[in-house]
Amino acid sequence: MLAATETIANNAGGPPKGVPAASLRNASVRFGTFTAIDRLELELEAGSFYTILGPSGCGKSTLLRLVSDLIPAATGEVSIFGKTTEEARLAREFAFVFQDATLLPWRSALKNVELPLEIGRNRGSDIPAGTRSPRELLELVGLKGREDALPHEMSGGMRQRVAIARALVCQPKLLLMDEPFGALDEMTRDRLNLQLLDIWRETGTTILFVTHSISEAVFLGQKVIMLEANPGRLREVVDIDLPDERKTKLRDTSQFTQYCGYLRDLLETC
Ligand SMILES: Nc1ncnc2c1ncn2[C@@H]1O[C@H](COP(=O)(O)OP(=O)(O)OP(=O)(O)O)[C@@H](O)[C@H]1O
Repeated sequence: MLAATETIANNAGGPPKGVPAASLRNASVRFGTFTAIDRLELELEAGSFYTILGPSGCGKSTLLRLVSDLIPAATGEVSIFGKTTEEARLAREFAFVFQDATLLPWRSALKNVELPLEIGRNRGSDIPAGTRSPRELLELVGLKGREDALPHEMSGGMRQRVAIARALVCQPKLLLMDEPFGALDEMTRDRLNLQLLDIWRETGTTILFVTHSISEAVFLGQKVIMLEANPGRLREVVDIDLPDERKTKLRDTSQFTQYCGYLRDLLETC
């Protein structure tokens, strides 16, 4: 294993250091008598990029659902920036991006990105508009000039970029991503990986990203969270000590391949 050394420095301008983005203490999730997640201890540093790997059914999606207040903890505590998951949800501290972009088919790219703001206004909740407008967010994800395109006029990768822009519109401090590029071809996925890293650096948001791809986990993550199955438990958090500025060529380096090899071996024992 490569020396797991210091964590790569956090972004300047990101959320304040000190308060963890997410803290799970002895957190378990049960579905009836089945334990999906067992006594998880995890602390996510604000501003960092975490990827999650683990065998099918080990609880990766369940972990995101737990953090995002979609399911309750059976034991223990979960806090997001010092708040309960419910408080954090109401304060829009986090946003979710799924494998399927789930855009409204009759609304343009811009109108889809504007949707969370509209819903907030209709409910009378006081959502601070982000420092970036929906138009600027579409530019950030590389879709300037495609504001009026309808979902069926866009490629899968473009639709997923709209979904990311929509997730960023309320300025979440934590972005939860459940295999967002899993359905895309390899070249598109690699390109979106680079774009996502740019977005992460620019926004300073904390990212928790589920993937089945070892190389994607290494390319994106400052730390890889490895879960094991039956029951879902934390196996290891692996520091990825690679240059902060990640370029496509990084995938060809021996350091990158060694991390992939280490994680592949670890995964086989999970
Ligand atoms: N609503 C539910 N009711 C009962 N069991 C559930 C429910 N949701 C998830 N599970 C179970 O919890 C376990 C973890 O599921 P989860 O979807 O989190 O795994 P995962 O690691 O994301 O899987 P994959 O990699 O295949 O997407 C699985 O055994 C699954 O069958």
